[in-house]
Amino acid sequence: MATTTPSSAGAEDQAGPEASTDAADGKSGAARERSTVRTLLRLWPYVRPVRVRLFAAAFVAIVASCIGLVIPLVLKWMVDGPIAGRDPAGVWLGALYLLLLGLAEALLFGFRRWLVARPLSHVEAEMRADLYRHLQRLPVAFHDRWPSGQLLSRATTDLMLLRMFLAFPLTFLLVNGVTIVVGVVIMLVQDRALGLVVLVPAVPVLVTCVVFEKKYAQASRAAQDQVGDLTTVVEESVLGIRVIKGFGRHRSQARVFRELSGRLRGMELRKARLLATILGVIVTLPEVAIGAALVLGCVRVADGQLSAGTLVAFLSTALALRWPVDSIGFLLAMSQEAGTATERYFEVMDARPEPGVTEAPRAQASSKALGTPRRTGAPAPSGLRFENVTFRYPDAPPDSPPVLDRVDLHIRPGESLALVGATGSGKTTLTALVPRLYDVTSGRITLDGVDIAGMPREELRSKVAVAFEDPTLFSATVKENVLMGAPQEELERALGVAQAGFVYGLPDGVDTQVGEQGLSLSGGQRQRLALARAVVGRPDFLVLDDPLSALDVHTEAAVEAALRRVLADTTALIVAHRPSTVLLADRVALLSGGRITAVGTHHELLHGNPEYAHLMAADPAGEREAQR
Ligand SMILES: Nc1ncnc2c1ncn2[C@@H]1O[C@H](COP(=O)(O)OP(=O)(O)OP(=O)(O)O)[C@@H](O)[C@H]1O
Repeated sequence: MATTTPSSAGAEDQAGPEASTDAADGKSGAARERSTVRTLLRLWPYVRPVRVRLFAAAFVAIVASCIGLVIPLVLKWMVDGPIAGRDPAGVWLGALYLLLLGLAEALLFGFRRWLVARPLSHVEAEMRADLYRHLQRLPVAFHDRWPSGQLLSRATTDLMLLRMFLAFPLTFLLVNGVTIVVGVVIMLVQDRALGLVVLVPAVPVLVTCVVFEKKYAQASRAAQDQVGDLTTVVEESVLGIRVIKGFGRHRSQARVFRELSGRLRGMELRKARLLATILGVIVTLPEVAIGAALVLGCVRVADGQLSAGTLVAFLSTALALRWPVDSIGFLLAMSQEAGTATERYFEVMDARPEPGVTEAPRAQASSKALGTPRRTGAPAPSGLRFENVTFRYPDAPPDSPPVLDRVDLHIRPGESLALVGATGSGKTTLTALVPRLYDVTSGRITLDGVDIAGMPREELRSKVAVAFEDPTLFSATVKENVLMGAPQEELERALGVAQAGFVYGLPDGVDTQVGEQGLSLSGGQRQRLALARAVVGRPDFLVLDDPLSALDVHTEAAVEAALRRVLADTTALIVAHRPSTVLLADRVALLSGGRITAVGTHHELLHGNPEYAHLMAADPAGEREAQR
């Protein structure tokens, strides 16, 4: 299956279990070269609808923060005025001013929080819905390549980081920036010399921030990718719990998990060390500068060059700026993580969806070119045709031999054709091309004369129904699993064809919830539900990948009898391993070495084609059949 994965796509020094070499990796490399700001700007389309509230919230926060800076000025007035003049009424008035200012500041910060809470959860929900929609439209080849944990972590952890960024660092980087500038101006106005002393650490702090940004970006990318890898391991361990327990592999599985979580822990520690370094610089240098300003200020007050009130105001302003300065480290770290989350989110969103859903105009043009108008009058039925079809998996090396090599095959309208071939000969691959789970590398496939490449996917998938070899069921009721959008009236007939009467004996009948992946049902039961799902929509074309492999001989005979009636007026392609399944079909095609090497009836091939006879003889029933 998946051969290369984008696991730990951006982790340079801490590659995941399968170091990535694919396109997504290259993409993340390019994305990393972009600045965090440019990456974050890609969020604008999502933020746009809530921009008014967001800007209003930022404005409110700036006002609140600047109110905080007025408090030192009131203190100066109190110290130099009522306190120096021993005027208790003035002191009380000053205290009242301070109380009102503090109250206004608190109320405004509360108002800001109220302004952003609802819109930001809306942004997160929109982004998550878009991601989910996009994932549904991405080709199967994309899902072959991407581990599910990487996608899950993008839909959960990364989006949560983005919401937190929009709620907090985005506003506060701006608010704190403005507060620092206003505060510095106030300090310079109070006393230029003291102001310059406090400003001295600005240069080393800025340089540290720039260095920190680069290093932290790499570490946060690696950590977030490792979370994705870890999620994949947890998910696989839960889904594969039967295999793990059955083979007693829990120790080795736990070892893999420990190794990965150890790596993640190492990366988180690296992030913590980087953060501690920047905090050390950001907190220590300004504190030393404030200390120096305090000493210098006291000397100047003693010399009579500065009033005590001015020194109090100056130091209160400097202390009021401590949080805006100290928090820069955290805010930058959170912004960096949000930048990485945005990058990871858009790596998926930038992947090209399947053409067809969104490219209806091209589809129409193409069907016109074929001279087979789709909507005005049905095309003459000519069945399912493979014309010179060559296929190589998208992630296969370009010089590798194709899985299917110039396949020509015609299934006439209403005919059933069994596809037989050795394991790994490409039968499943051939069936996957009909509903366009993969696109042909060259050649074309037509349904009633219309090239499926030019057919809108919705139309294609309403004509073609598939029952896969692996009968996946969703965590939903039996009814929902079978219908999947088809009319309710068809349910009973479909369950009848698939001989799935057992569902009526389940605790809630067709409304019984089947567990994740239908694990509460047996393999044969799941296979019958998957078959019912395939026939429920009365498709014109039916593709069945070994649909009866998990059934006992009696159930198989009953399903075959019912299927025969369905197949009588459907064009069907049936992958078959056993003579009993082959006998459902009118003709058989043998797939060998990527080509169709023989087509005929079961009996013709059994007697005229040694490879076919060998494949069928491997089965005792086939052997009997061959001897007859
Ligand atoms: N997603 C994929 N990416 C790359 N190669 C793949 C992929 N799926 C299958 N293959 C390869 O394509 C070849 C044909 O596989 P396919 O599943 O079509 O065989 P099959 O005839 O259906 O086998 P079986 O009878 O065992 O089901 C195999 O060599 C397989 O390794």
